[in-house]
Amino acid sequence: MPLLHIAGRWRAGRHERRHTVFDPSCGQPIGELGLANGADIDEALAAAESGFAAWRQVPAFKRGEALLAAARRLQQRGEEIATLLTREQGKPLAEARSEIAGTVQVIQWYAEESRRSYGRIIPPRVPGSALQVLREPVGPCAAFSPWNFPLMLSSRKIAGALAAGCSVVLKAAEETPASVAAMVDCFLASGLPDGALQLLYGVPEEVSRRLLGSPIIRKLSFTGSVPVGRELARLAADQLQRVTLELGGHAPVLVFADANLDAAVVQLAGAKFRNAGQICAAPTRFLVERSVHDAFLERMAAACEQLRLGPGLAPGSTLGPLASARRQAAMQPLVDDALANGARLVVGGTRPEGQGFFYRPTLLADVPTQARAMGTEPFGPLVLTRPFDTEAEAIAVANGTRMGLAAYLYTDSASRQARLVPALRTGMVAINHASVSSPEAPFGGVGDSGYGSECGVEGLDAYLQPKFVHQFPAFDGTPPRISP
Ligand SMILES: NC(=O)c1ccc[n+]([C@@H]2O[C@H](COP(=O)([O-])OP(=O)(O)OC[C@H]3O[C@@H](n4cnc5c(N)ncnc54)[C@H](O)[C@@H]3O)[C@@H](O)[C@H]2O)c1
Ligand SMILES: O=S(=O)(O)c1ccc(CO)cc1
Repeated sequence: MPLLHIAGRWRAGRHERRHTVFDPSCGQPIGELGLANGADIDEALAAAESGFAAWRQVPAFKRGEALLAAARRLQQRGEEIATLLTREQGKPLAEARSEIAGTVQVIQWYAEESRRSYGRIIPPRVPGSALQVLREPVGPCAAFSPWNFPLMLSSRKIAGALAAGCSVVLKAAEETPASVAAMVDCFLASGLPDGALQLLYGVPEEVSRRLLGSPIIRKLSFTGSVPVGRELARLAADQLQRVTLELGGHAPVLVFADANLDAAVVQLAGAKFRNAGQICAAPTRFLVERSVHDAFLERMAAACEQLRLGPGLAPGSTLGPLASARRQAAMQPLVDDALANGARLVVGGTRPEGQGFFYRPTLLADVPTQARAMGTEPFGPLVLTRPFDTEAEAIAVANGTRMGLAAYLYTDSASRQARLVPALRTGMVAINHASVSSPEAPFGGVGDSGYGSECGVEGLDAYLQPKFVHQFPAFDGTPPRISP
């Protein structure tokens, strides 16, 4: 199946270069992807312009219905698409199913919220006049999504833009093309006009330069690495495109002695090893009150030992491979550097023999703050722990990176919860719980984690532009007095 969708038609890209797609569980090629060339990208831009003109005219209620139909289709095709996702991304099949279930909920939420994107009426200063605020779609959007949660993260952008009445050109990750194409097909089959949604794969820097260099694009949404985010923000500045950037994190976890340690470790191990640790909001720096640090290590080591490393499609695998040889190769230097800096290896620390991009679940204790892994997002199955003695010390370490996406706090003390939430420099905080993602709530960070939010009303607002209308029913010749 050709995997680009441009101007209402599926077709192959015409670039002279092609991209090889790998199965991460064996490291073998599973397909060749035709990439978009300059002319393909220009066609996508022109189609997005005409698609926007058509889609913005569709009433919000109808747009919501189309999105709900897309969500139903995705649900119906769940098993087929989950298998595609596991084959090209590597995650265990159960996790692929759960990504689809979460994606369906995101689309449903945007579909429902699109019906509630009301404007407002402001009481006027001049009797007889009206102050209205309308909310209009910002225009054609360029969206760039990564390979770790290709469906979930693409859906946040597609559904947000479409719900608001915008058209979208999505450049999804070349590493995971088939699952996203199948999801895009679910949207297209649900009554979108031609041009409302395009899907491109290409040479990433060529696609971003061409899309963001065009005055047609009015909004950029990107999820991925910090350096690429910075580069895209620079490109967007030239055309003054609005920007949402979700650039990952390095989440601190603060575990206090008064927390339920057993429950905390079960939740945190689940969150850490989900998708082999390749999640921007994954708990990463585990700061544990000294009196319970050893007990925490013992429980976390047991949780690591219970994981079954294996191909995502093999029954019983609970930890799949990393998504690429590049990600696998990034693990050992981080582990070796932590050990060279004085960290203690408790579990794992190596890749297994054999094919595939696997890395063992790894638990490193007493990791000094100067270790590279404590500042660079590991994006892999590494648990890094350190004991702390005081709340102030825990906060200082937690806030010690330039990233600020999520933080996790385990304590039963209400007064400590109240003190620590404002002290943590992150866009999201979970308390006695290991998830910060919900379709109804804004997902986003501060500092090098980027800016703007996806999901929640904030996620829809990102695709809407307020228009103020100051209306006098008739002009009677008297200049209105607005100022007091
Ligand atoms: N926030 C997230 O969810 C998320 C997702 C994936 C990766 N990351 C971060 O990125 C790091 C590196 O990942 P990687 O090894 O895949 O690195 P990478 O930066 O080489 O590639 C990441 C993705 O970005 C895209 N990309 C690269 N250059 C681009 C450009 N100029 N324009 C548009 N898209 C571009 C690629 O297509 C690829 O899918 C990870 O360690 C992690 O920190 C974050
Ligand atoms: O599946 S989710 O938990 O919603 C999720 C949110 C964000 C990211 C970014 O890496 C991945 C998964």
